[in-house]
Amino acid sequence: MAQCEANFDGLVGPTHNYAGLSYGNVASQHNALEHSNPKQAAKQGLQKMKTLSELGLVQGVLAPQERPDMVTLRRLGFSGSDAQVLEKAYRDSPALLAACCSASSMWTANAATVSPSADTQDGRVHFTPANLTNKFHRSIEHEVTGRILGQVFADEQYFCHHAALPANDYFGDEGAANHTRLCANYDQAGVELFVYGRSAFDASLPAPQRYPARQTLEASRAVARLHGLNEDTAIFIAQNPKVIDQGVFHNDVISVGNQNVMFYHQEAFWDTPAVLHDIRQKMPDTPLFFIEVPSADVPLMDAIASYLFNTQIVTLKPGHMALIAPTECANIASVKAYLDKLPGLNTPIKEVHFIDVKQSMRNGGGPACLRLRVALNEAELAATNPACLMNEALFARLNHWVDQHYRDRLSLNDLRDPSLLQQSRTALDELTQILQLGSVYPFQQ
Ligand SMILES: N=C(N)NCCC[C@H](NC(=O)CCC(=O)O)C(=O)O
Repeated sequence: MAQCEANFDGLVGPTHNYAGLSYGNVASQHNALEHSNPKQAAKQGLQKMKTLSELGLVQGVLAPQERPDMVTLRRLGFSGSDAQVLEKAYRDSPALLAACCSASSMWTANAATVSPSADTQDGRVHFTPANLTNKFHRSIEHEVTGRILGQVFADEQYFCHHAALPANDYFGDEGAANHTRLCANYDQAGVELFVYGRSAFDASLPAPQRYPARQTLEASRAVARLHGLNEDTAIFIAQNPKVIDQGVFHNDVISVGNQNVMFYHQEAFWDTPAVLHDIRQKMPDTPLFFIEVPSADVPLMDAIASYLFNTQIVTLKPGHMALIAPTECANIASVKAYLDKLPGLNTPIKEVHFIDVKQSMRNGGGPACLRLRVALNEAELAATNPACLMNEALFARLNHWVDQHYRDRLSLNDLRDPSLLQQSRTALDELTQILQLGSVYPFQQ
């Protein structure tokens, strides 16, 4: 295999819960305070990874974060033993404790932006962890994320790791959820699409009124600079602010691309004709398929509720792609009707597969949120930490690990339980050995 696009999925952490932390993410708000099932969530994620690896794709695993985040709780002034810190935080501010317990790092589309070596000036794969400044519970992820990515892609000959952008709203960065790449083949130079929700400095550019735009143009431009992309390789696209105000908090909730295919909703972008023109100009030799789903076929609200565009488009063989959709897409009539006809539309998408990631969906995380794409050539894949690549043995081992350490029911009240902290640390300590990550967590340092 000379080239591939690997998907690195986030393993759901032992504290997976529904805390309603994400204003602007309708599912997160809607399911706030429901009981969660971390064991089932982790198993659904593992099953998804197994399904993709059985389709012949390279599938990787990214470890979750240490939660509760005791370092942050102490930084915010809670002191004493771990048990006292948890109890005081719970009494003072249950919402703050919940934020420090979120398993939100499972959505690795937000872990980082990745530019493959074919696009970058120095010929290395570049990674910038996303600062995720817009949501407090997510803004505390990037440091450990950077450490984990550094352990998975360690060889400096092939991989270059940057620090997250300055942690300020001006440079709000949500990583690959607002970035996609079109190319003829994964190891050939492509075009990287950076989709932003607003500009920090230019008030004349479109911006939503109701819900926050998490990604700024300035952040996107900074990442493109850091990665050594040039004007032929990067395009900056304004998201349609109206869709953000309806609950499209990341671009990957309304559009997705793979190789020469872009699949998007009619209302996704501020100026769609300009976007398509720009892409065509930059890729004159590639036959492109722009699959625009009209509102008349799938109303915006159905697209958001089903996560039709949070699907993964994966290449199974040259010119033959599959769409990996959440089962919710089969339950909404307009979306099901569209997906029934999609394979017959004469595009490279020839198959649709449904997968069950309901535990994640209830927090607004579909199949595409759960994965970070890393296009790799043969040498780069060979340099990737092999212990993090999914196969039957790792699948069995991780399932067993989940059975041993995860609870099957968690409420917000349980988050202050010191034994949950202990269970979580024991689990993660073992996981770093399974995935050969070294000591990436604060409790290990
Ligand atoms: N679209 C992509 N790529 N990712 C989805 C991220 C969902 C995540 N939800 C949450 O963080 C909810 C947590 C809670 O409410 O408990 C978020 O809003 O950042």
